[in-house]
Order: sequence, then structure tokens, then C-alpha cells
Amino acid sequence: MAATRIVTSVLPMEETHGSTVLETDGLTKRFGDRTAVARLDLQVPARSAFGLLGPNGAGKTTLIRMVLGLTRPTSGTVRLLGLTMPEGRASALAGVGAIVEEPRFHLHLTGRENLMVAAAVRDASAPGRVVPLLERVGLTARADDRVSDYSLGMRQRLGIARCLLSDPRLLILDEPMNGLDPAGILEMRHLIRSLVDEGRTVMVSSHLLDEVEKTCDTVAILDRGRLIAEGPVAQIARDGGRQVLIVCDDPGRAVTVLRRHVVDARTVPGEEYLLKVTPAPGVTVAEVNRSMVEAGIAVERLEPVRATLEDRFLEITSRLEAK
Ligand SMILES: Nc1ncnc2c1ncn2[C@@H]1O[C@H](COP(=O)(O)OP(=O)(O)OP(=O)(O)O)[C@@H](O)[C@H]1O
Repeated sequence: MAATRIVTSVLPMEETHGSTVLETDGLTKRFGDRTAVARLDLQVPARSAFGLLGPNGAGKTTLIRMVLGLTRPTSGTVRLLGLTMPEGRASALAGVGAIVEEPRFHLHLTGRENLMVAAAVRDASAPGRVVPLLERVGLTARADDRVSDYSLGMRQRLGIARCLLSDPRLLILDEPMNGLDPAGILEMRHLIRSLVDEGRTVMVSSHLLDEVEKTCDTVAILDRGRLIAEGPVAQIARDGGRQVLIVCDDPGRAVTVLRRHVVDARTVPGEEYLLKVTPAPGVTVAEVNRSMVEAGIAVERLEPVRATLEDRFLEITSRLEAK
């Protein structure tokens, strides 16, 4: 994908490192007696990629819809680009580009025509940005094909080009990697990182842990409407504690033997002899080894590993299940 920058950027530069573009305070949304979002206090740092992570039904889309003023919170507040919602909605949204669910286009028109139609209702300089934006999202070669012939990944990128017509400081993308093939995911990741590199903030909702870990700087993990962890990706993964990968002849029995020595133990799907454990505080790897050997389990290998965001996520959500 071309790395061309938008030629006529009018990106306001008031955001500095350390400032935030979105803050929610006690944000809550209830549908009848179902709480979709519960007392959410969120801070999205400026000039970063922020991942909103959570399984289906966690409340990600509801949160985004409240942030954009598409649905009214039951209680709590939203400050978007420094402006209180809903009073400041019109001014705030002028600085925000969003794709909630799949982007919609005139399918019988080409990518270029779709952008020209969208540019016509924006500021006078917007039509001049269409060509560089098509280049920017890697669609120059397909610009004159009908959108009905575009893949989902191409439509997602065209959607981002349309958002960029108004040169937003904040982009909010709901599940932008959904349904994309590995090449499409990689292109999307590069596009998001390049938007951050030029000073924008990109908030991405996703249930794809691995992608959030690779793409985002900061992450908020939502589960059943509640914020269960928030912070830099590396820190959240690290907070998961030490993990040890064990290769032995009977991982199933090892889980039982190690019950009192670990806070988490899970077998690895498709790996007959593999087990991943998080030792309890104060328990050494040597003790884990001794317990298994004393129980007659043949231990072939014990290896400390770096926890991933996925490990951390599974650990947090399974702990919640157990409650
Ligand atoms: N308009 C609505 N009326 C009733 N319940 C709703 C409505 N919108 C969302 N919900 C419920 O709120 C909860 C959160 O849904 P939401 O769509 O925000 O989750 P999500 O994290 O975006 O999940 P997904 O990835 O599946 O879209 C779910 O239990 C959902 O059924």
C-alpha cells in the first residue's frame, strides 16, 4: 500500500502527548433490565491507536454509539475532543470520522465517484483530496471499478478514505478487521499505524486479541459492559504474571497435581503434550517441576514464556466466569 500522505492536511495540532481525545465518566447504558455498558470511566490518549477489546456482546458498539451521540446514555458523561456531549456534539463530530458496522456506499458507482459524492458536501477543498486519498488507502488501481466489485477489505479502506476527507483528529472504527483475509488485516494494520504516525488518534473495536496486540498502543478490555483492564498493551500482557510452558506425558493429570501451585493452568488445543500454567505468587518453577515429578509425571521441558494479551484476556475472563 502506498505511504502517500494527505497533501492538504489541516489537522489541528493542539493535542500533545499526554492529552486525551475522549473521556467517559460513569458512562452507563441500560436496555430494559439489561446493562450493555456499566459505569465506564475511559480515557483515550491522543495520537495513539486505542483498542476496545471484548467478546461479542461486551458493549463495544453501544459505547461507540454513545460516544458519537447516536444513542443516549442512561447516565454518565462523555467528553469528545474536549467538548461535553451532547451540547458540543456538532463541533466535536466535525473532528471525528467513524465507521460503525460496515461502511455503506453507492454500489453502482466507482470508488472515485463515491468519494467525489461525499466530498461535494464537505468543504471546498475536499474534492482535491480524493486522488491523494485513493492513493493513500491503496485503491488507485481500482478507483474506477464499481464498489459492487470491491472486496470487504477494499470497502473498509474506501470507508477510511471517506472519513479522511474531513481530515479528522479522531477515527473510530468498529471491528475494521472483521471478515478480512490475512493480507487485508495486514493492510488495515499498516493503514491504522500510518494514521497514528501523522498525529491522529484511532480507536478500534475488535474481538481479535492478536490484532489489537499488534496494532494498538493502549487497550481497554470490556466484558459484559464492564471495564476489566485498561492500559498500555505491553503492561496489560505483563500484568498476567509469569507463565510457564510445560511439555509432559500427561497434561490433564498435571492440571490436577498442580492445583495448589498455580493460579491458572490450561492445556493448548491441538497440542497433546503441552500445558501453560501461571504459578501462584511465591511458587518457583522448580517447585512446579518437583510436584509433577513426585506425582510420576514425565516432564520433558519447562520453559518460562512471555504472557500475551490473549493469555491475560483469557485469565481475566475465566476468573470472572468462576465467580
Ligand atoms: N438496541 C438494543 N436493544 C436491546 N439490547 C441491546 C441493544 N443494543 C445492544 N444491546 C445489548 O447490549 C449488549 C452489548 O451489545 P453491543 O452490540 O454493544 O456489544 P459488542 O461488544 O459490540 O458485541 P458485538 O461484537 O457482538 O457487536 C448485548 O447484550 C446486546 O444484546
